Amino acid sequence: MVVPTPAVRTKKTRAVGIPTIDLSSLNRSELIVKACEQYGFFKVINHGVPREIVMGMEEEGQDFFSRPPIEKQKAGPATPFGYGCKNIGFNGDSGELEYLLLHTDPVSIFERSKSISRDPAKFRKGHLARLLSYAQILSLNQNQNHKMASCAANDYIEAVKDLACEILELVGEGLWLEDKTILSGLIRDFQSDSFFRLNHYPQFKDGKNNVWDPHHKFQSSTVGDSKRVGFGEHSDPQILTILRSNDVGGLQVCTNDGLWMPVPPDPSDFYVLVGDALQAFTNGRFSSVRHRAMANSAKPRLSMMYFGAPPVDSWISPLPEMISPLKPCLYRPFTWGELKKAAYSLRLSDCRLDLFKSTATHLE
Ligand SMILES: C=C1C[C@]23C[C@@]1(O)CC[C@H]2[C@@]12CC[C@H](O)[C@@](C)(C(=O)O1)[C@H]2[C@@H]3C(=O)O
Ligand SMILES: O=C(O)CCC(=O)C(=O)O
Ligand SMILES: [Fe+2]
Repeated sequence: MVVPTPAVRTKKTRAVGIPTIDLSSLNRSELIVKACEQYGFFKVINHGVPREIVMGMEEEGQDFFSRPPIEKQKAGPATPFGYGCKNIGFNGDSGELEYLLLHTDPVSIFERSKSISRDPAKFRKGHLARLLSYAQILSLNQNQNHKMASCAANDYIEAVKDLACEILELVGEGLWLEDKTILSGLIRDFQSDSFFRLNHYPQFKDGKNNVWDPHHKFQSSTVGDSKRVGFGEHSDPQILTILRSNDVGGLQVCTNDGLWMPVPPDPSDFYVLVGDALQAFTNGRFSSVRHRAMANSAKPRLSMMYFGAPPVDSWISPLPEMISPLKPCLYRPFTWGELKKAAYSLRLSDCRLDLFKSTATHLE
């Protein structure tokens, strides 16, 4: 069942409901495919992710960002992983935010938690993690390693990874793929190159320490008059993004007709975004959604994103079921490593997937 959310209307936006998919409904796979085709974006309800896991992660995030800059900087700079403030990527993009960008590999989370959390064991939480030393963890085999390195961040990552996999399997079903687990298998892979990100958009105050004045004009990080861009327009390069925020708005997605649609915040549910890799796998039947986050709120926004990606060396090319004489193959085969390299060598708003079009001149 698609549950329509109330329509929203602001200047330069269109009144449309965000597609909302009840994951317990019978026709969910068809609805997911439809939402991916129409918007590349939807909300999921009845997702089964326990509230305690989400709140545990939110508390850790809030605790980290409430610390003095000098302490937060110990977890930085973001090159690309770690703590970053205002600078996004390596090519001059910036926004009105601070963030933590992490690789989801449990050993990497273990290492990072030492500089992120006042109580690394709590950040890592999990039962075994509190009992074993790092040396013991490294001496465990892959399976044991995965189990023990469970933590606030790991618990959250595991839960949203499962959600992403469930959604990708429903996509497989809805697209009538021969192997319904082909996409989920890539992000379940032990070597998956998935990322986890916490973004913190501080409460907006002007120079006089007043909350945001909508009539004030800004010199930088603005869109039109007096709109502060927290995180500029882009698509996510990965397969699928699972986004959750606190109760503060700011996220906007771009509709097919180029209008920005504000996304109402919903702390109990998740938003799902189609990424560039999924656009390529579906031969353009799904389009990665362009989105941005505005930072105009009188309250700080905290968002958490899981970016599900394949292993670096795994190949991305349109799935055979997506190609026909009427729908010729749009992209040449490339690895996730190549797409990631292209993303990091370009600006945030660039359409990096264009480099991999069958007709594009190959870059050496
Ligand atoms: C400007 C950039 C930041 C980014 C890498 C890039 O060169 C272009 C893509 C950006 C993005 C957007 C989605 C995710 O937030 C992210 C982690 C990713 O994989 O691609 C960021 C990159 C980043 O912030 O490092
Ligand atoms: O913080 C948000 O709401 C969106 C951020 C985002 O799109 C990203 O980090 O890729
Ligand atoms: Fe994004």
